[in-house]
Amino acid sequence: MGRPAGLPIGRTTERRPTPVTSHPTVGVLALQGDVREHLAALRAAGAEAVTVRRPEELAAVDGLVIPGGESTTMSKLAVAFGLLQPLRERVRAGMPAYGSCAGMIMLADKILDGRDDQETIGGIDMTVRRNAFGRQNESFEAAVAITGVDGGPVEGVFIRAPWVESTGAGVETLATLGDGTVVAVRQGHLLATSFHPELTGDQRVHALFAEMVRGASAGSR
Ligand SMILES: NC(=O)CC[C@H](N)C(=O)O
Repeated sequence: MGRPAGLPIGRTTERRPTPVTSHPTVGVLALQGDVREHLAALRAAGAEAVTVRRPEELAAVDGLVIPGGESTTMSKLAVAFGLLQPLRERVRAGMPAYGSCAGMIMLADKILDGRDDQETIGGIDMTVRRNAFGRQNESFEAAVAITGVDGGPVEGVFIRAPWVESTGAGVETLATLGDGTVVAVRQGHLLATSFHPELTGDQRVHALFAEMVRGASAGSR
C-alpha cells in the first residue's frame, strides 16, 4: 500500500508501540485546595504534572498529590465526583500518593476532630488530628528537618494544620517539631506532611515524591 495522499513526507500512519515513558505523570487532585502551587512545584522538580478531577484522569496518572485545602469539602467532592472508591482502590493497589495538610488528613486511616460524615481515602496506618495546633497557633512557620530530604531543614508553613497523633508499626516518622510532634510520615508508597512545602519555592519534598513515583513506575514495568 502506498502512502495516503496528502500526508507530508516523513509521516506514516503505522501504529507504534506505546513508548516506555521515562517521565511518569504525577496528578494533582483538583477538587479543591491549592492545586496550582503543587503543579508548579512538581514541574519545577522536573516531573510531568496534570490535574485529576475524574476517574479516567486518575486512571492515567502514575502518582497523585492531594493538596492542602479543606478536608471536609474535599471529602464531599470526592464522593460527588465518584472519585472516593477509585482513589481508595488505586492507593490500595500501590499508587504513590503524597498528601500535604488536608491531603495528610485524606490519607489517614483514622482522624480525630473530623466531621461525623467525613470520609478519608486512608492508606497510612495513623491517626491524625485536624486543626490540632489550636487557635494561638493557627498559622506558623518552622524549620523542619526531613529524613530523606538533603540540604538542611525545609521551611514548614503550617496553616490550620493537622498533626499525627499516633502511627502503626509500618509507618516511618520523617519529621518532628522540637517538642516531638510528628509532622511528616511515610508508609511505603505513601507520604504525608502537616505543612505546605508547595508555598515556599523549595521543591525538595516534591522532588522526593517524584522520585518515589519514578521508582514505583520503574518497578512495575
Ligand atoms: N491548610 C490546610 O490544608 C488546612 C486543613 C484543614 N484544617 C482541614 O481540615 O482540612
